[in-house]
Amino acid sequence: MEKGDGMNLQQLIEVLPEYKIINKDIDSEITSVEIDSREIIAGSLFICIEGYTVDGHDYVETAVKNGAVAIISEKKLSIQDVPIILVPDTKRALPLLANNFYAHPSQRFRLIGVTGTNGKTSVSHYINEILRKTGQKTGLIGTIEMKINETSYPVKNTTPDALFLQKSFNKMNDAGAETVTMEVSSHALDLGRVHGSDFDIAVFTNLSQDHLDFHGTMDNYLVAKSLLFSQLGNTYNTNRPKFAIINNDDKNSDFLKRVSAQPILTYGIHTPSTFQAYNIQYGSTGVSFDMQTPEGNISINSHLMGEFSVYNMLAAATCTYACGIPLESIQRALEKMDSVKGRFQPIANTKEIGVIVDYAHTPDSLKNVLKTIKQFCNGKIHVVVGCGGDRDRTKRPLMAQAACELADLAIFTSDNPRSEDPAQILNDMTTDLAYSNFKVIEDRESAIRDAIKNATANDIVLIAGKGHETYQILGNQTIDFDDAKIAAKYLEKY
Ligand SMILES: CC(=O)N[C@H]1[C@@H](OP(=O)(O)OP(=O)(O)OC[C@H]2O[C@@H](n3ccc(=O)[nH]c3=O)[C@H](O)[C@@H]2O)O[C@H](CO)[C@@H](O)[C@@H]1O[C@H](C)C(=O)N[C@@H](C)C(=O)N[C@H](CCC(=O)O)C(=O)O
Ligand SMILES: Nc1ncnc2c1ncn2[C@@H]1O[C@H](COP(=O)(O)OP(=O)(O)OP(=O)(O)O)[C@@H](O)[C@H]1O
Ligand SMILES: N[C@H](CCC[C@H](N)C(=O)O)C(=O)O
Ligand SMILES: [Mg+2]
Repeated sequence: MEKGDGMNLQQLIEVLPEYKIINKDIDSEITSVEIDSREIIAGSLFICIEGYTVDGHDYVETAVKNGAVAIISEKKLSIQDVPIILVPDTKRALPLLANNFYAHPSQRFRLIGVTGTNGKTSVSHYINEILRKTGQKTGLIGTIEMKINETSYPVKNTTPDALFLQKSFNKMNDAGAETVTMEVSSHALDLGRVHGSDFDIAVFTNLSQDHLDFHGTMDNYLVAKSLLFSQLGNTYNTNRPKFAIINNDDKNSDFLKRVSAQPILTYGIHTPSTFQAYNIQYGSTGVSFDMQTPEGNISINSHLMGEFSVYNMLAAATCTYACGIPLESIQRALEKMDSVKGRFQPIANTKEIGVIVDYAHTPDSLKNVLKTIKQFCNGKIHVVVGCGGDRDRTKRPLMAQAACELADLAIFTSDNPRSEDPAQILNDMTTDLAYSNFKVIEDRESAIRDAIKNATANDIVLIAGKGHETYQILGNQTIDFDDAKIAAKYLEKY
């Protein structure tokens, strides 16, 4: 059988450091490894995962009914028809088993991981785009999509669980991928979703407040991010060169350098770095700058906007240089680079106003985007923004403050309220706000309509927080919602 098509159970579980077999002998052939009872096929191995919502151990009977021939469990189970392999921790067993089943797919291509609070999606798309333009076969995994060469696949998470990840790597192998670039979220690092993935290059964008609901403190958040660097090159001893690529202007850069045992390349604007930008000119249609590199200087004339885009281009240039791409190819690709969907995305219209859809959903990214707009806006700045429910509550007042400080008028509205009361989220944003240049319109479509209706010539309307998302999560309901389409609708109307 081909890798990923099947494996003997005994051989499959050999990678587990500790297990106990209950019920029967384990001489069966495993056709697939699954963590979801609904995905089971005849011959599957079902791994029970205790989740945040439900416990996979409760689905063992369904799994067996659906064809599972063996179970990996961390709890005693009453079922007797199939072998049960009892392990201390199924979440730690999962990446080991998935890796073994798919024959360690990430050893067969260069794997690049991009982490940081903001810019992961942008930087990983730029890296992938530069590599594609040199003719490489590539894979890409992140917030918007998974891509194998030019084919796009939907994703649920920025960084998927270990099973989906290894399965995807296997598919990328089959498509001949030479380099795979992926976003690595702090959740994924903390939860071990990337255990067993053989990273060759780790890229750090920046660290600012987000996800304190999950990590508790900024120190914990930094430690989670740093795992990508401490694990870099430790998984398997492949011969590919390893690099840690670090933003020298971020105050956590020294810590990340200490954490990494691999060679380091740096980038920055304000601090001497391996790749450094200077002579930066910010225009209303793009940014241009000179980039100092170990092999001389290159000039970049880009239609991407703002200082944050300079950082993202520096990160992508440093990373692709580490992959051996010639500087001229990097320069050519950066000059042609379009913005990623929902990242500083202009909405074309015949009015004299500018409308921009952006994914800023942290205090820092909102500040950066508004500062960028301020550099070229000759009229008033209107911002429509909300905060996600079931996410870091402490970022809410900070986002509201950034909006009022840097825009002329802020309209606070709903993002994805999820299980929370939208009015309460808006309350968290505005209760202690020491500004009056804002209004609250809970319904997002009405908020966008209001902003566009009231904008006059030379004004800019920034619609922030949801970027590429084509849905809105209200309670248990997910409705169609696309900021770009709604904006276009009202630009047509008014
Ligand atoms: C909080 C969190 O991380 N949740 C993730 C988790 O879901 P969960 O723990 O609720 O899973 P669950 O529904 O309880 O299911 C437990 C187990 O039972 C199984 N099950 C369930 C039902 C059934 O009928 N049969 C069955 O076997 C499930 O397949 C699973 O194995 O496991 C799921 C599968 O891997 C993830 O999709 C899900 O991410 C959710 C969607 C999520 O929103 N996560 C966010 C917090 C997140 O991880 N975000 C980061 C990006 C952050 C950033 O911007 O940097 C990310 O990487 O996406
Ligand atoms: N280098 C950067 N520094 C600060 N802000 C940035 C940077 N790059 C992008 N941004 C802002 O952050 C938003 C999100 O960018 P992007 O999607 O690239 O980040 P991300 O890290 O992938 O986010 P997520 O954690 O949600 O996946 C952009 O829309 C922009 O407003
Ligand atoms: N990856 C981020 C995305 C936030 C996007 C924003 N629209 C929201 O829903 O809060 C998160 O899960 O926190
Ligand atoms: Mg992302």
